[in-house]
Amino acid sequence: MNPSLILRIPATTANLGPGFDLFGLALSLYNTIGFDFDAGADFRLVDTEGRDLPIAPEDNLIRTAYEHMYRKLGGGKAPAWNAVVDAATAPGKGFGSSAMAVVAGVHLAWAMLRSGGIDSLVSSVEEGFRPETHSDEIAGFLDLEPHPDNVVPARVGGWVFCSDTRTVLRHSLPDSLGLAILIPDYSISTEKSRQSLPLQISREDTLANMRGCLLWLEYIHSGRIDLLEQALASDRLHEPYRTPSLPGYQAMKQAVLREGCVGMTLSGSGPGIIVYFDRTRQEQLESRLRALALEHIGPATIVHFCTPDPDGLVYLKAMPGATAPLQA
Ligand SMILES: Nc1ncnc2c1ncn2[C@@H]1O[C@H](COP(=O)(O)OP(=O)(O)OP(=O)(O)O)[C@@H](O)[C@H]1O
Ligand SMILES: N[C@@H](CCO)C(=O)O
Repeated sequence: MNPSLILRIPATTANLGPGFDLFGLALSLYNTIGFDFDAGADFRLVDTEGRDLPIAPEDNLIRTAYEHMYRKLGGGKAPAWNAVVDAATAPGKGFGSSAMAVVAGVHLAWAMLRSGGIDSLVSSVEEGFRPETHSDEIAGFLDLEPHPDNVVPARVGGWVFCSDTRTVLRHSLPDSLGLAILIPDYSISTEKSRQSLPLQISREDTLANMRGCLLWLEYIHSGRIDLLEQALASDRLHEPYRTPSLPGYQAMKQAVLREGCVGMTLSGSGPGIIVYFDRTRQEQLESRLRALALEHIGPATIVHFCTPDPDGLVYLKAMPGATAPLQA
């Protein structure tokens, strides 16, 4: 495959404790998607070795998002492509693989129609180009993934609270924050996981999450780590329902807190996990967190240290060297 248009989109972590369906963070862990519009293309998805991805054609969310946006913008029948995907993680791990697919498909359709076709789009973009985000793109994302906490950070980078298609609060996190992600060797479908959540919650639980959200924001502005610590421990909307069935989650959380980390949250709908700590301690924590993850979450768990991604969607001129997806 010889892709003419290449997008780099960060993996994301959503919820961040109390910000269920509201907050998300882009991570320095990247998906790269190269589109090839050659004659005969039929929306095939392959990895960097040319092997078909284990995604059924009806689950090809890049295509669904692309055709949806093309139609929505009045473009008629969308030209077919094949895509090579260098995925950050396997789907269903909680690091925004569906958001990546939605952002790639919606943005591609939007940008092609804005530019007057794929050829003019390709000739107009430079390596590293970061296109401005428009509210109609965000509306397109939300048509397919009704909560913005993965899709919007994947598109714009950074820590994001998207209130509606025109209101996106985007912040950088204090440099002192260290992050580690843990990827268990099994997957969870977000759709199924959401079915376990109650539709109504008490006033007490609502207040706990509201407090947590405000503490998160104040941490971002002040850098006070004690506020982040309280925020990360405050969720009552989703983690209490999702985590009891996850092997080793509670034991891992206790162990992480005993090591002096700031907190640990479920990443999106899981089973991925994110650990927050003081970055000056990273070297000291690396082997310890790996050992704890293997002991509590499972021997095949991947542990990856990362930072917030500040860029969101970026155009590349060549596929970077292939990297194996982080999957156990
Ligand atoms: N490379 C891809 N190409 C096309 N569709 C994809 C791709 N990766 C993921 N998807 C779609 O996303 C679905 C997985 O979405 P799901 O929300 O369950 O997992 P996730 O996005 O990894 O988790 P979370 O939303 O908690 O971060 C897949 O079933 C598939 O439909
Ligand atoms: N906020 C979403 C993120 C996963 O897409 C959830 O927790 O279900």
